Amino acid sequence: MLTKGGPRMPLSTAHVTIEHPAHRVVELIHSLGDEVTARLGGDGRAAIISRHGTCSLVPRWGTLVLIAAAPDLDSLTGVRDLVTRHLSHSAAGQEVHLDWTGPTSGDALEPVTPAVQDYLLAHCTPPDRLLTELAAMTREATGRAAGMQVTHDGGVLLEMLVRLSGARSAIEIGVFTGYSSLCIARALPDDGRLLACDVSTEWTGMALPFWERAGVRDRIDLQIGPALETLRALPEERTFDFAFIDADKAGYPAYCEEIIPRLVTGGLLVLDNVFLGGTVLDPAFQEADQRAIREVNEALAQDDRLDSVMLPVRDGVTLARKR
Ligand SMILES: C[S@@+](CC[C@H](N)C(=O)[O-])C[C@H]1O[C@@H](n2cnc3c(N)ncnc32)[C@H](O)[C@@H]1O
Repeated sequence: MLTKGGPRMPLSTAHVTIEHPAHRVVELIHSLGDEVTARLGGDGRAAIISRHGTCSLVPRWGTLVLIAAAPDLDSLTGVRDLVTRHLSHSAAGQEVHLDWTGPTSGDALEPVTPAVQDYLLAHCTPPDRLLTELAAMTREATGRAAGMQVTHDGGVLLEMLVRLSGARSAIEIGVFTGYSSLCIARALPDDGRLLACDVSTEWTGMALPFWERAGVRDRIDLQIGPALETLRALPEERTFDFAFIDADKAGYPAYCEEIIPRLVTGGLLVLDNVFLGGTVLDPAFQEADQRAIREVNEALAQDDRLDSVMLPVRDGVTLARKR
Protein backbone atom coordinates (compact mmCIF):
# COMPACT_ATOMS: atom_id res chain seq x y z
CA MET A 1 0.00 0.00 0.00
CA LEU A 2 1.14 3.50 -0.71
CA THR A 3 2.07 5.53 2.34
CA LYS A 4 2.00 9.24 1.74
CA GLY A 5 4.30 10.46 4.49
CA GLY A 6 6.45 13.55 4.86
CA PRO A 7 5.74 17.19 4.21
CA ARG A 8 4.48 18.19 0.79
CA MET A 9 7.15 19.76 -1.31
CA PRO A 10 6.05 21.88 -4.25
CA LEU A 11 7.72 20.94 -7.49
CA SER A 12 7.75 22.25 -11.00
CA THR A 13 9.23 20.95 -14.25
CA ALA A 14 10.36 22.48 -17.53
CA HIS A 15 11.94 21.24 -20.69
CA VAL A 16 13.94 23.37 -23.01
CA THR A 17 15.05 22.71 -26.57
CA ILE A 18 18.73 23.47 -26.57
CA GLU A 19 21.83 22.44 -28.51
CA HIS A 20 24.26 20.08 -26.77
CA PRO A 21 22.18 19.72 -23.57
CA ALA A 22 24.84 17.66 -21.72
CA HIS A 23 27.37 20.44 -22.39
CA ARG A 24 24.91 23.01 -21.11
CA VAL A 25 24.53 21.12 -17.86
CA VAL A 26 28.29 21.30 -17.25
CA GLU A 27 28.35 24.99 -18.16
CA LEU A 28 25.37 25.68 -15.93
CA ILE A 29 27.12 24.05 -12.98
CA HIS A 30 30.22 26.15 -13.64
CA SER A 31 28.13 29.29 -13.89
CA LEU A 32 26.35 28.52 -10.61
CA GLY A 33 29.73 28.14 -8.91
CA ASP A 34 29.56 28.01 -5.14
CA GLU A 35 25.92 29.12 -5.09
CA VAL A 36 25.09 25.40 -5.21
CA THR A 37 26.34 21.93 -4.40
CA ALA A 38 26.28 19.91 -7.62
CA ARG A 39 26.48 16.20 -8.38
CA LEU A 40 27.20 15.28 -12.00
CA GLY A 41 26.57 11.67 -13.11
CA GLY A 42 28.54 9.82 -15.77
CA ASP A 43 25.48 9.84 -18.05
CA GLY A 44 25.30 13.67 -18.09
CA ARG A 45 22.50 13.95 -15.54
CA ALA A 46 23.05 16.31 -12.66
CA ALA A 47 21.43 17.28 -9.38
CA ILE A 48 21.99 20.66 -7.80
CA ILE A 49 21.18 21.72 -4.28
CA SER A 50 20.86 25.44 -3.62
CA ARG A 51 19.80 27.26 -0.47
CA HIS A 52 16.27 27.41 -1.93
CA GLY A 53 15.83 23.78 -2.95
CA THR A 54 16.91 21.20 -5.52
CA CYS A 55 16.87 20.85 -9.28
CA SER A 56 17.50 17.69 -11.33
CA LEU A 57 18.84 18.22 -14.84
CA VAL A 58 18.37 15.46 -17.41
CA PRO A 59 19.89 16.02 -20.89
CA ARG A 60 18.07 14.16 -23.65
CA TRP A 61 18.62 14.43 -27.43
CA GLY A 62 18.38 18.16 -27.98
CA THR A 63 16.32 18.88 -24.89
CA LEU A 64 17.08 19.45 -21.27
CA VAL A 65 14.50 18.31 -18.71
CA LEU A 66 14.49 20.18 -15.39
CA ILE A 67 12.70 19.10 -12.21
CA ALA A 68 12.81 21.68 -9.41
CA ALA A 69 11.55 21.09 -5.86
CA ALA A 70 11.63 23.19 -2.71
CA PRO A 71 10.06 23.26 0.76
CA ASP A 72 7.65 26.12 -0.08
CA LEU A 73 6.43 28.19 -3.03
CA ASP A 74 8.78 31.14 -2.46
CA SER A 75 11.77 28.81 -2.35
CA LEU A 76 10.54 27.05 -5.50
CA THR A 77 10.47 30.41 -7.27
CA GLY A 78 14.01 30.96 -5.95
CA VAL A 79 15.30 27.67 -7.46
CA ARG A 80 13.55 28.24 -10.76
CA ASP A 81 14.84 31.83 -11.07
CA LEU A 82 18.37 30.77 -10.20
CA VAL A 83 18.45 27.98 -12.78
CA THR A 84 16.72 30.08 -15.47
CA ARG A 85 19.13 33.00 -14.96
CA HIS A 86 22.28 30.88 -15.08
CA LEU A 87 21.09 28.72 -17.94
CA SER A 88 20.45 31.82 -20.06
CA HIS A 89 23.83 33.18 -19.03
CA SER A 90 25.72 29.94 -19.76
CA ALA A 91 24.00 29.36 -23.12
CA ALA A 92 26.03 32.27 -24.57
CA GLY A 93 23.96 33.81 -27.31
CA GLN A 94 21.34 31.04 -27.52
CA GLU A 95 17.89 32.17 -26.57
CA VAL A 96 16.65 29.97 -23.73
CA HIS A 97 12.97 29.86 -22.93
CA LEU A 98 11.99 27.96 -19.82
CA ASP A 99 8.27 27.38 -19.50
CA TRP A 100 7.97 26.00 -15.95
CA THR A 101 4.81 24.06 -15.07
CA GLY A 102 2.66 25.46 -12.28
CA PRO A 103 3.69 24.24 -8.83
CA THR A 104 2.29 20.90 -7.77
CA SER A 105 3.18 18.39 -5.10
CA GLY A 106 3.79 14.68 -5.44
CA ASP A 107 0.63 13.59 -3.70
CA ALA A 108 -1.46 15.92 -5.87
CA LEU A 109 -0.07 14.58 -9.14
CA GLU A 110 -2.37 12.41 -11.17
CA PRO A 111 -0.44 10.86 -14.05
CA VAL A 112 -3.82 10.34 -15.73
CA THR A 113 -6.88 12.24 -14.49
CA PRO A 114 -9.72 10.10 -13.09
CA ALA A 115 -12.10 11.08 -15.91
CA VAL A 116 -9.59 9.90 -18.52
CA GLN A 117 -8.93 6.71 -16.53
CA ASP A 118 -12.65 5.95 -16.49
CA TYR A 119 -12.93 6.63 -20.20
CA LEU A 120 -10.00 4.27 -20.90
CA LEU A 121 -11.54 1.60 -18.70
CA ALA A 122 -14.85 1.94 -20.55
CA HIS A 123 -13.15 1.57 -23.92
CA CYS A 124 -11.11 -1.59 -23.78
CA THR A 125 -12.24 -5.18 -24.28
CA PRO A 126 -14.73 -5.77 -21.45
CA PRO A 127 -13.95 -8.36 -18.76
CA ASP A 128 -15.48 -11.79 -19.29
CA ARG A 129 -17.66 -13.47 -16.67
CA LEU A 130 -14.77 -15.19 -14.89
CA LEU A 131 -12.72 -12.01 -14.42
CA THR A 132 -15.85 -10.11 -13.34
CA GLU A 133 -16.57 -12.78 -10.71
CA LEU A 134 -12.94 -12.84 -9.56
CA ALA A 135 -12.92 -9.06 -9.10
CA ALA A 136 -16.26 -9.17 -7.23
CA MET A 137 -15.07 -12.00 -4.97
CA THR A 138 -11.87 -10.06 -4.23
CA ARG A 139 -13.80 -6.92 -3.23
CA GLU A 140 -16.06 -8.92 -0.97
CA ALA A 141 -13.37 -11.07 0.63
CA THR A 142 -10.49 -8.63 1.02
CA GLY A 143 -12.14 -5.20 1.49
CA ARG A 144 -9.69 -2.32 1.11
CA ALA A 145 -6.89 -4.65 0.01
CA ALA A 146 -8.88 -5.21 -3.21
CA GLY A 147 -7.35 -1.95 -4.47
CA MET A 148 -4.10 -3.91 -4.99
CA GLN A 149 -5.62 -5.87 -7.86
CA VAL A 150 -4.60 -4.73 -11.35
CA THR A 151 -7.45 -2.81 -12.92
CA HIS A 152 -9.22 -4.44 -15.83
CA ASP A 153 -7.40 -2.39 -18.49
CA GLY A 154 -4.10 -3.38 -16.83
CA GLY A 155 -5.16 -7.02 -17.16
CA VAL A 156 -6.01 -6.59 -20.85
CA LEU A 157 -2.61 -4.98 -21.38
CA LEU A 158 -0.82 -7.90 -19.69
CA GLU A 159 -2.74 -10.46 -21.71
CA MET A 160 -1.99 -8.60 -24.94
CA LEU A 161 1.72 -8.26 -24.12
CA VAL A 162 2.07 -11.97 -23.38
CA ARG A 163 0.33 -12.88 -26.63
CA LEU A 164 2.30 -10.33 -28.68
CA SER A 165 5.62 -11.46 -27.24
CA GLY A 166 4.82 -15.12 -27.87
CA ALA A 167 6.04 -15.89 -24.36
CA ARG A 168 6.04 -19.51 -23.13
CA SER A 169 7.85 -19.11 -19.83
CA ALA A 170 6.61 -16.38 -17.49
CA ILE A 171 7.12 -15.24 -13.92
CA GLU A 172 4.93 -13.05 -11.75
CA ILE A 173 5.95 -11.49 -8.44
CA GLY A 174 2.78 -10.55 -6.53
CA VAL A 175 -0.23 -12.81 -7.17
CA PHE A 176 -2.79 -11.61 -4.57
CA THR A 177 -6.12 -13.25 -5.58
CA GLY A 178 -4.84 -14.21 -9.00
CA TYR A 179 -6.37 -11.69 -11.44
CA SER A 180 -3.15 -10.73 -13.23
CA SER A 181 -1.92 -14.35 -13.07
CA LEU A 182 -5.07 -15.44 -14.85
CA CYS A 183 -4.59 -12.81 -17.56
CA ILE A 184 -0.96 -13.89 -18.08
CA ALA A 185 -1.57 -17.66 -17.88
CA ARG A 186 -4.40 -17.76 -20.36
CA ALA A 187 -2.34 -15.85 -22.91
CA LEU A 188 0.40 -18.51 -22.77
CA PRO A 189 0.35 -21.47 -25.14
CA ASP A 190 -0.89 -24.85 -23.79
CA ASP A 191 2.62 -25.91 -22.84
CA GLY A 192 3.45 -22.48 -21.36
CA ARG A 193 4.30 -22.05 -17.67
CA LEU A 194 3.82 -19.22 -15.19
CA LEU A 195 5.89 -19.21 -12.00
CA ALA A 196 3.60 -17.26 -9.64
CA CYS A 197 5.26 -15.96 -6.45
CA ASP A 198 3.55 -14.62 -3.34
CA VAL A 199 3.87 -14.82 0.45
CA SER A 200 0.17 -15.24 1.19
CA THR A 201 -1.54 -18.62 1.18
CA GLU A 202 -4.79 -16.92 2.18
CA TRP A 203 -4.99 -14.58 -0.83
CA THR A 204 -3.55 -16.98 -3.39
CA GLY A 205 -5.90 -19.71 -2.11
CA MET A 206 -8.79 -17.59 -3.39
CA ALA A 207 -7.24 -17.64 -6.87
CA LEU A 208 -7.15 -21.43 -7.24
CA PRO A 209 -10.82 -22.10 -8.13
CA PHE A 210 -10.72 -19.34 -10.74
CA TRP A 211 -7.55 -20.72 -12.33
CA GLU A 212 -9.23 -24.16 -12.36
CA ARG A 213 -12.33 -22.79 -14.04
CA ALA A 214 -10.21 -20.98 -16.63
CA GLY A 215 -8.44 -24.26 -17.41
CA VAL A 216 -5.00 -22.79 -16.63
CA ARG A 217 -4.35 -24.32 -13.20
CA ASP A 218 -1.78 -26.76 -14.62
CA ARG A 219 0.12 -23.92 -16.32
CA ILE A 220 0.70 -22.12 -13.01
CA ASP A 221 3.40 -23.10 -10.55
CA LEU A 222 2.43 -21.23 -7.34
CA GLN A 223 5.40 -20.65 -5.04
CA ILE A 224 4.62 -19.41 -1.54
CA GLY A 225 7.44 -17.55 0.21
CA PRO A 226 9.43 -14.33 -0.13
CA ALA A 227 9.90 -13.92 -3.87
CA LEU A 228 13.56 -13.06 -3.55
CA GLU A 229 14.22 -16.44 -1.92
CA THR A 230 12.22 -18.19 -4.65
CA LEU A 231 14.20 -16.37 -7.34
CA ARG A 232 17.57 -17.09 -5.73
CA ALA A 233 16.72 -20.78 -5.38
CA LEU A 234 15.98 -21.20 -9.11
CA PRO A 235 18.40 -23.27 -11.16
CA GLU A 236 20.98 -21.09 -12.89
CA GLU A 237 19.75 -22.07 -16.36
CA ARG A 238 16.09 -21.09 -15.71
CA THR A 239 15.08 -18.28 -18.08
CA PHE A 240 11.90 -16.29 -18.70
CA ASP A 241 10.27 -14.76 -21.79
CA PHE A 242 7.99 -12.57 -19.71
CA ALA A 243 8.11 -11.16 -16.17
CA PHE A 244 5.59 -9.08 -14.25
CA ILE A 245 6.53 -7.41 -10.96
CA ASP A 246 3.67 -6.17 -8.76
CA ALA A 247 4.63 -6.92 -5.14
CA ASP A 248 6.35 -5.10 -2.25
CA LYS A 249 7.78 -1.92 -3.79
CA ALA A 250 10.95 -1.90 -1.69
CA GLY A 251 11.81 -5.26 -3.25
CA TYR A 252 11.71 -4.03 -6.88
CA PRO A 253 15.47 -3.32 -7.24
CA ALA A 254 16.40 -6.80 -6.03
CA TYR A 255 13.70 -8.46 -8.16
CA CYS A 256 15.01 -6.66 -11.25
CA GLU A 257 18.56 -7.62 -10.40
CA GLU A 258 17.55 -11.29 -10.26
CA ILE A 259 15.15 -11.31 -13.21
CA ILE A 260 16.95 -9.25 -15.90
CA PRO A 261 19.84 -11.73 -16.33
CA ARG A 262 17.27 -14.53 -16.65
CA LEU A 263 15.29 -12.78 -19.42
CA VAL A 264 15.88 -14.22 -22.87
CA THR A 265 16.85 -11.86 -25.69
CA GLY A 266 13.61 -10.14 -26.67
CA GLY A 267 12.08 -11.05 -23.30
CA LEU A 268 9.77 -8.51 -21.69
CA LEU A 269 9.84 -7.17 -18.13
CA VAL A 270 6.73 -5.32 -16.92
CA LEU A 271 6.62 -3.34 -13.67
CA ASP A 272 3.49 -1.92 -12.08
CA ASN A 273 3.16 1.18 -9.85
CA VAL A 274 6.24 2.97 -11.11
CA PHE A 275 4.67 6.39 -10.27
CA LEU A 276 3.58 5.49 -6.73
CA GLY A 277 0.69 7.92 -7.02
CA GLY A 278 3.06 10.62 -8.33
CA THR A 279 5.17 10.64 -5.17
CA VAL A 280 8.30 9.41 -7.00
CA LEU A 281 8.59 12.90 -8.52
CA ASP A 282 8.51 14.62 -5.15
CA PRO A 283 11.72 14.54 -3.09
CA ALA A 284 9.66 15.13 0.08
CA PHE A 285 8.66 11.48 -0.10
CA GLN A 286 11.62 9.50 1.14
CA GLU A 287 10.16 6.26 2.42
CA ALA A 288 11.67 2.94 1.42
CA ASP A 289 9.06 2.40 -1.31
CA GLN A 290 9.69 5.73 -3.00
CA ARG A 291 13.46 5.37 -2.79
CA ALA A 292 13.30 1.86 -4.27
CA ILE A 293 11.00 2.81 -7.15
CA ARG A 294 13.10 5.90 -7.96
CA GLU A 295 16.19 3.68 -7.98
CA VAL A 296 14.56 1.20 -10.36
CA ASN A 297 13.17 3.92 -12.65
CA GLU A 298 16.63 5.49 -12.95
CA ALA A 299 18.40 2.15 -13.36
CA LEU A 300 16.12 0.73 -16.06
CA ALA A 301 16.26 3.92 -18.13
CA GLN A 302 20.06 3.67 -18.18
CA ASP A 303 20.45 -0.11 -18.44
CA ASP A 304 22.15 -0.86 -21.76
CA ARG A 305 20.82 -4.43 -21.68
CA LEU A 306 17.28 -3.06 -22.12
CA ASP A 307 15.00 -0.80 -24.15
CA SER A 308 12.52 0.63 -21.69
CA VAL A 309 9.52 2.93 -21.69
CA MET A 310 7.16 4.12 -18.95
CA LEU A 311 3.46 4.23 -19.79
CA PRO A 312 0.91 6.42 -17.99
CA VAL A 313 -1.34 3.42 -17.45
CA ARG A 314 -3.02 3.76 -14.05
CA ASP A 315 -0.20 4.12 -11.50
CA GLY A 316 2.49 3.84 -14.17
CA VAL A 317 3.68 0.74 -15.99
CA THR A 318 7.22 0.23 -17.27
CA LEU A 319 7.91 -2.06 -20.20
CA ALA A 320 11.52 -3.14 -20.59
CA ARG A 321 12.63 -5.43 -23.41
CA LYS A 322 15.91 -7.34 -23.23
CA ARG A 323 18.19 -6.44 -26.14
C1 LIG B 1 -0.32 -5.49 -5.45
S1 LIG B 1 -0.58 -7.11 -4.88
C2 LIG B 1 -0.54 -8.04 -6.37
C3 LIG B 1 -1.78 -7.86 -7.18
C4 LIG B 1 -1.91 -8.86 -8.30
N1 LIG B 1 -0.90 -8.68 -9.31
C5 LIG B 1 -3.30 -8.75 -8.92
O1 LIG B 1 -3.44 -8.23 -10.02
O2 LIG B 1 -4.26 -9.12 -8.26
C6 LIG B 1 0.93 -7.46 -4.09
C7 LIG B 1 1.12 -8.90 -3.65
O3 LIG B 1 2.51 -9.04 -3.31
C8 LIG B 1 2.61 -9.98 -2.28
N2 LIG B 1 3.91 -9.80 -1.62
C9 LIG B 1 4.29 -8.84 -0.75
N3 LIG B 1 5.57 -9.03 -0.37
C10 LIG B 1 6.02 -10.11 -1.05
C11 LIG B 1 7.26 -10.80 -1.09
N4 LIG B 1 8.31 -10.40 -0.38
N5 LIG B 1 7.35 -11.88 -1.89
C12 LIG B 1 6.30 -12.29 -2.64
N6 LIG B 1 5.10 -11.67 -2.62
C13 LIG B 1 4.97 -10.60 -1.85
C14 LIG B 1 1.41 -9.69 -1.38
O4 LIG B 1 1.09 -10.82 -0.60
C15 LIG B 1 0.34 -9.31 -2.40
O5 LIG B 1 -0.46 -10.43 -2.71
